[in-house]
Amino acid sequence: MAVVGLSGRLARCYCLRAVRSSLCVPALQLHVSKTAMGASQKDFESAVNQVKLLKKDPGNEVKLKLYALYKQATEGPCNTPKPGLFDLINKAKWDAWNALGNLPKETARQNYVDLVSGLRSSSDSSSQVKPEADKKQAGYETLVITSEDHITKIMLNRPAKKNALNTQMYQEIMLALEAASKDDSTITVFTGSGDYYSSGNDLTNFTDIPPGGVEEKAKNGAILLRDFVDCFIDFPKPLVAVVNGPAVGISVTILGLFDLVYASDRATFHTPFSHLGQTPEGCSSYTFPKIMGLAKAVEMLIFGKKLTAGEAYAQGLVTEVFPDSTFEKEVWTRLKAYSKLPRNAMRISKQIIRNHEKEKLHAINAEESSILQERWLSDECVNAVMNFLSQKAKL
Ligand SMILES: CCCCCCCCCC/C=C/CC(=O)SCCNC(=O)CCNC(=O)[C@H](O)C(C)(C)COP(=O)(O)OP(=O)(O)OC[C@H]1O[C@@H](n2cnc3c(N)ncnc32)[C@H](O)[C@@H]1OP(=O)(O)O
Repeated sequence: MAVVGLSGRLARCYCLRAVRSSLCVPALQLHVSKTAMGASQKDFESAVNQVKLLKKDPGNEVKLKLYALYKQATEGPCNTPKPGLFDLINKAKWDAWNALGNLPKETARQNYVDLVSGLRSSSDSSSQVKPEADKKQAGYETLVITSEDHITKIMLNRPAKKNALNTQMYQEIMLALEAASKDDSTITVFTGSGDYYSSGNDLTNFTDIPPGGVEEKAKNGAILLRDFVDCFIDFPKPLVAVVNGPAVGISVTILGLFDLVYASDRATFHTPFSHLGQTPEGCSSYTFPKIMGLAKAVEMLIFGKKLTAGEAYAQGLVTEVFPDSTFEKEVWTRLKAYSKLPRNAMRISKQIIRNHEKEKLHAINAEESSILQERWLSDECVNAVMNFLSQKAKL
C-alpha cells in the first residue's frame, strides 16, 4: 500500500518530506519506545524540517506512522469521517491515525521526534555505503523508479490498464518528482511500461464518490490536478519524456512542460477532450498554441485530432522520433551522454529558459483545473465516462 499525498499543498509537502530515508523499522520502533518523553514544540518543528533532509524512502509503514503521529500531535485524536471502502489510501491513513486513539498530543509529538531521529541515523549510516549502481526504489505501487548513470527514470507501471493514471499514480508521481528534484541525478526521465506510454486519466477515477458527493469529488479532483501539474511546472532539472507508445489525454498535454520529448515511431498523441465532454489541462491551452501555432493546437485540443509521432515532431511537440526497433537503445545512449553534462549548468539554464513563464503557467493551471471541476459535473462528461465504463465507447 502506498501512502501518498494528504489533501492540500501543505499536507502534500509534509508527506513528500516523509519519504526519504533507508531504515530498519523494528530498530526504529525500539528506538522510539526507549526514548524519554518531553519534546518541545521547537523539537517537533525541527523534526518536521529534518524529514526533508532524509535521503531515502522510509517505506509505507513508516510514512503511515509519521502521518498518524503528525496528525495526532497537531490535531489530537482522529475525529474525521472514515473514508469509503474503495478510497484505499485515505482509509489507510485514517486507520493509522485512528489507531492512536487518545494518545496525548505531547506523547505523539515526542514519538514523532524520536521516529525522525531514528530515521536520520539509519539514513546517515546507510549513506556511508551508498552504492552507485542501479537501484530500484521501494515504496511505489504504480511506478518503477530506478537511478543509474545520474538518470532517475520514472516508469509508469500499470501496463494492463495502458498506464492510465489513477489517483494513486498521480500522488506517487508527485512524490517521485519531489524526490528526483533533490537526488543525485542530473536528468529525470518519464516512460511507460508495456505497449502504451499512457492512456491518460483513469476513467474509473470518476467512480469512487466520497460522502460529500460528486461536487466534493470534482473539487478534490481539481485540487489533485492543479497540484500534479504544478509539480511539473516547478521541476528544476531537465525533464525528458521517452514516449514508448500511444499517449492520451493528460499524458500528452504535460509534454508541453517537458524539456525533451523522444518518441518511438509507434507513438501517437491524442487529446480527445471534447469527445469526453472535457477541456484542456496540463497548461496545454497555453503551451500547445505556443508550440505548434493556434490552428494545429485547435485541431488537437478542440477537435481531438490524433497525431502520429512524425506529425507531433513536425509541430514541435516532439524533439525527435526513432524507429521502434532501435528506440530504447538510441534514446538511452543519448540520455546517458547528456547525463554527464554539468548538473548545475543544466539546472540554471533550465531556470533561465523557464522562469519567465512560471507564474503565468501556475495561473493557467489553476484556471484549467477550475474549469474542469465544472466540466466533470456536466452531462456531457458524465455520459462519456459512463459510455467508456459500460464498454460502449473507446477512443
Ligand atoms: C471528478 C473526478 C476527478 C478525478 C481525478 C482527476 C484528476 C486529474 C484529471 C486530469 C484529466 C485528464 C484528461 C484525460 O486524460 S482525457 C483521456 C482519458 N483517457 C481515455 O479516454 C482513454 C480510454 N481508453 C481507451 O479508449 C482504450 O482503452 C485505449 C486507450 C484506446 C486502448 O484500447 P485497447 O483496445 O488497446 O485496450 P483496452 O481498452 O482493452 O485497455 C486495456 C485495459 O485498460 C483499461 N483502460 C485503458 N485506458 C483506460 C483509462 N484511461 N481509464 C480506465 N481504464 C483504462 C481498459 O478498460 C482495459 O481494462 P480491462 O482489461 O479491465 O477491460
